[in-house]
Amino acid sequence: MKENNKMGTAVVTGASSGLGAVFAERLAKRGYDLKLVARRKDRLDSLAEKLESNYGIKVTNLVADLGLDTDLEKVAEDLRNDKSITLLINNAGTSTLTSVTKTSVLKQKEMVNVNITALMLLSNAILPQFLEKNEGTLINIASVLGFYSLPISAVYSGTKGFVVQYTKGLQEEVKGTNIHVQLVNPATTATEIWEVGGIPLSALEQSTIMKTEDCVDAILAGLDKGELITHPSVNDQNLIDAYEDARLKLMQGSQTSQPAERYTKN
Ligand SMILES: NC(=O)C1=CN([C@@H]2O[C@H](COP(=O)(O)OP(=O)(O)OC[C@H]3O[C@@H](n4cnc5c(N)ncnc54)[C@H](OP(=O)(O)O)[C@@H]3O)[C@@H](O)[C@H]2O)C=CC1
Ligand SMILES: CC(=O)[C@H](N)C(=O)O
Repeated sequence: MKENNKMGTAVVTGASSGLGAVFAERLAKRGYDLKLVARRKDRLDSLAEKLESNYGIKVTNLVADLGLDTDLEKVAEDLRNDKSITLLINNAGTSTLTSVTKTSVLKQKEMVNVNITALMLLSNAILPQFLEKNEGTLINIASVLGFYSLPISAVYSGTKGFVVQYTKGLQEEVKGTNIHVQLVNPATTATEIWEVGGIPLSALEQSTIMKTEDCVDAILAGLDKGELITHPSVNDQNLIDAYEDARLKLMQGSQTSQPAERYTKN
């Protein structure tokens, strides 16, 4: 095991499956020590054992339910006290894909707690030390459903919409520092979240499903390019630029102090 790892420690939430487990593997390969967060201890333990033995790095597991205030605070406290952290990937997420009236309040709150509150409070926990050191990387995993809603995704899309705007806000806050904040909007990827959400992957249009490894590698390639916003599956960069441009123009167009003419003229 390496002493004083130069890469520092990467924290990956939701590392027990899907994108998080692949992030953990790719970051171990890059030489980071790891802190892995999720509820399923057995999965984290076997991943940690494999990564320590394959890559000679140190892995610490934080078994926690990020939907519970007490567990979330324990993880946040751990992050606040660990000055070796150089990278945090807020990846943990959950989804229930049904209409709002058919989604229990418990499930709706779980989505808000894990997808919004945990991501926000763990960002809160890490940013002060990044600012103090004037370095660090924060990656927030949103979704294409952060800018699009389906009849079955009102709550999930709402939570991911938060991640999009919150992360853009953080990017504005850290402008001029050496802190990098990357917003990621994956589209359909072959992970367990679809089963969790009530839609098996087999029910989806197969040509739209990205391999988990491909998605993670694209995200890390985006990171290496210094991207602020990464859309792993969008081939046409013009679409991304046009969307960002329209968003800014709409904002500028709203700063008029006057009701729009269509509301004042008969
Ligand atoms: N797959 C896709 O099509 C897309 C996924 N995303 C986003 O990617 C991220 C990763 O999801 P993905 O890999 O796809 O799905 P997975 O279901 O495979 O992974 C989700 C991870 O989040 C963890 N998690 C869920 N709930 C909690 C909780 N209460 N406390 C702690 N950890 C929790 C799970 O661990 P455990 O159950 O052990 O706690 C698991 O490790 C999510 O934010 C998701 O919204 C975005 C767009 C598309
Ligand atoms: C709908 C989902 O659950 C998926 N994770 C997505 O963000 O597309």
